[in-house]
Amino acid sequence: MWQFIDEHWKDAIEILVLAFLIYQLYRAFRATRGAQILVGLGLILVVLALITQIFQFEVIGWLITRSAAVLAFALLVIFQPELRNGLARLGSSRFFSFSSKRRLAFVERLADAVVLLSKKRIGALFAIQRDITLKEQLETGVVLDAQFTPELAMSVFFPKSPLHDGGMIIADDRVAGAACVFPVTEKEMQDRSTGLRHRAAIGLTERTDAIAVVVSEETGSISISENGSLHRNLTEKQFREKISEIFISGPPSNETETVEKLDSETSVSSSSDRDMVSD
Ligand SMILES: Nc1ncnc2c1ncn2[C@@H]1O[C@H](COP(=O)(O)OP(=O)(O)OP(=O)(O)O)[C@@H](O)[C@H]1O
Repeated sequence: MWQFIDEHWKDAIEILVLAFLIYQLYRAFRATRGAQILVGLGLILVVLALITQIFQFEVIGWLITRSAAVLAFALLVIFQPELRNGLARLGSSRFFSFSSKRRLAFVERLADAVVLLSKKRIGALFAIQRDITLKEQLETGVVLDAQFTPELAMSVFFPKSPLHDGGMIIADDRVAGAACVFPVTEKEMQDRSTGLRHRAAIGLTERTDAIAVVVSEETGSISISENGSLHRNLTEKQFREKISEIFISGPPSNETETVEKLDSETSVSSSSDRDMVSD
């Protein structure tokens, strides 16, 4: 017994390390299209390896060993979007780099725009760029490079406007473009009634670190998508708290304090901040 433990304790640690790595890999990719492919490939390999061991198939065994390099290359190609996003997240450090005063003003204007759109039941989709560039999505729409104001948002999303279809991209608190097409999530949605606008918001935040905000045309409801999950049907207060949390404070110790601070500071400084944005 002790001899067995003495001989195999290293194997046990190796198995634990491998299991941990495989589980982390699965967790990282489980929500993606690639996960199904990975599980499929893994299953085929395990079954083939077992059969080869049992029946001592030399050719299949040889093929499995030789195809390892090809398989590794294939995995790189299959997971290229996920790897690219992962590396971009690792490599970037800039997060909403402008001053907190300017951020505060932007958040206030965004909240005003979204609440106004919601009250008027005008459907809208915003993507707020963070570290990962949304250049690719911007190329599908119309470049604007304008100061973000509630009035501009209303004009763009007004149903008869030429730019109302698609999403607005906001980068560095300015409107980079509108009528942009975002990738739609491939996740099976529990709620089958989730339409394309909401799916596009989820799809974009699955692939990038952007924040997406959706106003439903049907119900006027406000939702925020972050990291591929959707916080639906937020009240005005919840929405203001959530975006303040994301762009200003991080998870606040006292949420109401943050929102009150946002309200008072912005009302005092809004005109000067708006000038700063157009600098
Ligand atoms: N891939 C996409 N990228 C950006 N915008 C999109 C995309 N697909 C659809 N949209 C926008 O969503 C609108 C259609 O929304 P749809 O009714 O399917 O979604 P919804 O989530 O049910 O929203 P709503 O509650 O507003 O109806 C389109 O007119 C278009 O403006």
